[in-house]
Amino acid sequence: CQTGEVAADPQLYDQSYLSPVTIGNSELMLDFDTGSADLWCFSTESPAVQSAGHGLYNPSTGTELDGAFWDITYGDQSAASGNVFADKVVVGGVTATKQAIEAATSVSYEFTEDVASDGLLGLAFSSINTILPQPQTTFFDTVRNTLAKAVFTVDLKKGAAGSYTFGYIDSSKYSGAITYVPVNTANGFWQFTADGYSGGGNNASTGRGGVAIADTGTSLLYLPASVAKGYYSGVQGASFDFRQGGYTLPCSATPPDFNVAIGGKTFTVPGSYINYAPLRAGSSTCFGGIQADSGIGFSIFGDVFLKAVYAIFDDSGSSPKLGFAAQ
Ligand SMILES: O=C(NNC1=NCCC1)c1ccc(Br)cc1
Repeated sequence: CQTGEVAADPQLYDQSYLSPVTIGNSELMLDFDTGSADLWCFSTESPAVQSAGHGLYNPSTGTELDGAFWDITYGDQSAASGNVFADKVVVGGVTATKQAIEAATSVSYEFTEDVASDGLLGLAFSSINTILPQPQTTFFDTVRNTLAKAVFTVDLKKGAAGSYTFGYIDSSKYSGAITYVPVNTANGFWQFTADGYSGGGNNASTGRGGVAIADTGTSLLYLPASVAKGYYSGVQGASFDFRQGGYTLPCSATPPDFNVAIGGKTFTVPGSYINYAPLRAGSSTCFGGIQADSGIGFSIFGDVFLKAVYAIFDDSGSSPKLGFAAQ
């Protein structure tokens, strides 16, 4: 029965978190993403102009999955594509002897520019894996029957290293009880329903919750437009800046805490997490950590929320469930 733990190292402004993964005989830094289901990495097959500065997977240690290819586009419109190999993957001591490795032969500029990241490790449901003609399993699905318990946990932190665990829940990582809610897997995401929100200008709690996904691959917290608008109405100097594509606020502001009710329990995102980052280095205007989820279809509980809680992604029962506890 395998269990393991791996660090989640924050990148600048906690834009993403990277974890070491051994693939074949190279160690790469991957962005663990509960919002997608492909494990891909830069490889010796990637064009040098795209892979410069990145760690590379050398498929010579693997077995090519003949005729298989993949092509993914993320919510932020970043994209990657390539071909497929089977190889050994080790994450925090948990070993998948034959994991589908998606070697990139083309990536969009967002990935080329992010030289700290060598690829992504998807932790959504394998139903949305993009490999054709036959989708393959995520790392978690590949190893889940060998885990002590079919769960993984997410403990992200603001500006500090957090961790992912596989196969067990670490009681030292949270306080109080874990609140579990059911997951709807129809869209392939860890999708749940939030009961309601309060804090900021909408302290008169907007009782209406809504459908949301838990997504470690998204940096911010995307909420119904009315909730985001209400929150910032209580923040001096905050406004919706259509040129920046979202709410901005003075970097000198300490916004109010924001509360989310899930499963009848309230979880608080400290206001400081919502003064996210300067628009550009040295700017005194910052981008808000809460933004409107307009046009997406549901809310996205990205890193701004996840770094305020301990999250349990549990597929050990008859149907998947999400657990949240105070950190
Ligand atoms: O792509 C998504 N999450 N992961 C990543 N984003 C950027 C790189 C990785 C994503 C998933 C579902 C929804 Br709804 C919106 C966004």
